Amino acid sequence: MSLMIKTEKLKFSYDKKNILKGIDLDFYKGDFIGIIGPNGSGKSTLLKNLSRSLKADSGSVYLDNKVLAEYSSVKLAKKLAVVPQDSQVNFNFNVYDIIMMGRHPYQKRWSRTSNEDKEIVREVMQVTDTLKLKEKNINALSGGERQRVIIARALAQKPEVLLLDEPTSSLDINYQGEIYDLLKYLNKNLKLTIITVSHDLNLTAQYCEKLLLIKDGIIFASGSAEEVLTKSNIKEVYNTEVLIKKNPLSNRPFITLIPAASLQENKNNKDFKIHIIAGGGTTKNFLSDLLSLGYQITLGVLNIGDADWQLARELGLEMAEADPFENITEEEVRENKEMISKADLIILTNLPFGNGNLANLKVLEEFPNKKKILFNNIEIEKRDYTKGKAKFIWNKLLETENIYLLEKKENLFSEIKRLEKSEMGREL
Ligand SMILES: Nc1ncnc2c1ncn2[C@@H]1O[C@H](COP(=O)(O)OP(=O)(O)OP(=O)(O)O)[C@@H](O)[C@H]1O
Repeated sequence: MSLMIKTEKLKFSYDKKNILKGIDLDFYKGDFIGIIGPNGSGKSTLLKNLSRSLKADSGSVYLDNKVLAEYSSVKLAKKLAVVPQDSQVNFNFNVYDIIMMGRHPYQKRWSRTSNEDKEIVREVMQVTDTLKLKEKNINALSGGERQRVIIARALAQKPEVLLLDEPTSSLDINYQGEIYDLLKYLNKNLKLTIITVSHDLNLTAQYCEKLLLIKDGIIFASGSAEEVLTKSNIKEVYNTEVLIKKNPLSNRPFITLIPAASLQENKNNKDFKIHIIAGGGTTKNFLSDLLSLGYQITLGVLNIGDADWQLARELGLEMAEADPFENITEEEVRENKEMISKADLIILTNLPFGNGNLANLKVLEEFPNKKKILFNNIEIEKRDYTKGKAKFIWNKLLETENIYLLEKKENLFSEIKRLEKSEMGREL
């Protein structure tokens, strides 16, 4: 692959404030790059240095192996087009005229538009699905339509590189996907090199082939979405905790913000401790919400690698662990009991029981005085793989005190709140 844009020790400052502090990057022909980073980290400034709308203090920028400064304006416009952040058009032009402006670098002064210009404008209107808007006034378009027109104008320059600064920032989710689908099409089919600045980590992860994470004017990380969007990179650059899962459609990382209230260090806002006995992903619908409500949560015994174990680990929760696919050992049961003894409430999800994890059910018999919520929306018979042993223990448990059967998962939070109130009331 050959280089399209290269920078060496690129530095830039506004007045005396250093913004870009020595950027070395290589973008190759056909790349689809997403530049990400927090507010003020220097993304737009970098993009403007790459498009020559700002001039670096020191260092170099090369475009297709030639120093950027050596391009004439016309040659540069034929090579590289920009979709700026604020694509407002102040005049009352119609869509066709706006897109035709992209042909300026190819037109001699005072010359009429050529047939080639018209043909190219028609082509780019087709690709960007703006033909039907041809006669419309640019200011009468929706945000998504206007953005397609601005992209069409950039494409009419017949560039090899397209630079876009937050192309979807003011668009709703439907238009966001539409614009990125268009960029993907242009990248794959027209072999356009695309460099886009975005705040949307998930959109960028899903569409861009490479990411560049900027922090304080330096490249903090670069590479594939998996390489760049790690929990620790995000923690360090954005100072925030996230959950990272795989997007099942794209197989790329998908990031969910963990609300500050749910972070381990903020969790002491409630004194109420809950111990959860789970497995097989039975906590996925409620665990992070419960955490964000401020409860102190422990779990056990979970097999390492189990879906609930993974989630609990990502959330930084304390838990009793067993080896993957192994039976729970006595030592692990003891650890589990220690946690339970500190808890104000036990939740038993609707996990299936086999001989390997039956100890997770049995342990409840030892805590008759603790309140227990038992998920009951899947009958015990349907998740008993112990030839009836689990059902036997379950039925015995139901005869004891302090059991609260949960028939509908939606009622979990109100049930917890109710029990919390009565428990706290008792302590007062
Ligand atoms: N014209 C300007 N004059 C002075 N300072 C500026 C100018 N433009 C940007 N800055 C400052 O330079 C820094 C980097 O800005 P830049 O717009 O490149 O960041 P960004 O990563 O694109 O931010 P955002 O995500 O908020 O758009 C910021 O501190 C900003 O305030």
